[in-house]
Amino acid sequence: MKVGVIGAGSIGSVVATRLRAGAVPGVRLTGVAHSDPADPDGVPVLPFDELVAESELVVECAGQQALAALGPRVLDAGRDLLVVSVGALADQHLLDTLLAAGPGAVHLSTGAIGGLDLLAAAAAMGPLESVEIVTTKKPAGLVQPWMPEEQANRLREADAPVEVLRAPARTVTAAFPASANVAASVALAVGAWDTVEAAVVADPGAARTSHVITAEGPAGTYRFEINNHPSPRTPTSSRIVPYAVLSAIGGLANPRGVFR
Ligand SMILES: NC(=O)C1=CN([C@@H]2O[C@H](COP(=O)(O)OP(=O)(O)OC[C@H]3O[C@@H](n4cnc5c(N)ncnc54)[C@H](O)[C@@H]3O)[C@@H](O)[C@H]2O)C=CC1
Ligand SMILES: O=C([O-])CC(=O)C(=O)O
Repeated sequence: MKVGVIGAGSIGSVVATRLRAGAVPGVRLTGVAHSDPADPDGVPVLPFDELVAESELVVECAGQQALAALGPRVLDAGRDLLVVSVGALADQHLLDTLLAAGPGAVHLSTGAIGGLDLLAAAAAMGPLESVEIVTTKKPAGLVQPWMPEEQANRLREADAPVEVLRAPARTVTAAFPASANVAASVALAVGAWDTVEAAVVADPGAARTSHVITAEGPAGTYRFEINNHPSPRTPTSSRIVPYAVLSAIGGLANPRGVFR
């Protein structure tokens, strides 16, 4: 399978480098579409249209805005799309556009978290009564352009954990586009945006990024605690994310390879 990557930051550069090294059987890297002038670790750079033309699967690792701008074009060209910036799908208009686009198909990366399969199964049995995801990260990466200066400074100077926002998943993922895509992943897994409450906590002492997901419903009660090392390059992203992407690519390229 020929795979192209959009974005060569902390996630895309690892995905591209590993694919180029042959880490996923049956996959060949076509290149990366990259908006930075810097050389993305020596992987071949292609203009977006060429990347799409050369690839069977295009992997978005470039952020929510890039997904909104480029995702429909990938699908309309008949290429499949693997989405990392899942939070963009909180925008119902974009979700509808992607669903209507094609003939390419959309796949979602599990990104920084897990347990989504079990949550989806639990939701299928009957509506969940409550679902919560609490994300805790170092404060620096959580400062956002929409924050009043006073709030941004309070965050930068925090010497103890601060809950920055608690709201429905749709609101939180839009407010923290590089930090709370996971809230959207949970909402999409359980198929109920309004049931999922998300919180973002800034903790100056957080050596790892944590995501604690809890859910309750007719199937049972669930709690997943994830403590990820942050990426040294882009600390808002967990280091595991490119490997979740590679795992998803492996599954798509080798649908009969479940035992390997
Ligand atoms: N689903 C999940 O669990 C997670 C999702 N993410 C998403 O992944 C995105 C990327 O994360 P990182 O690689 O850590 O960010 P990063 O900032 O290190 O890299 C993003 C790269 O994309 C490039 N880019 C932006 N717009 C582009 C465009 N239109 N065309 C080509 N390249 C473009 C930028 O120049 C940059 O090099 C985040 O913004 C976030 O939305 C990140 C972490 C977890
Ligand atoms: O990488 C993480 O831990 C989560 C993240 O940035 C996101 O969901 O956008």
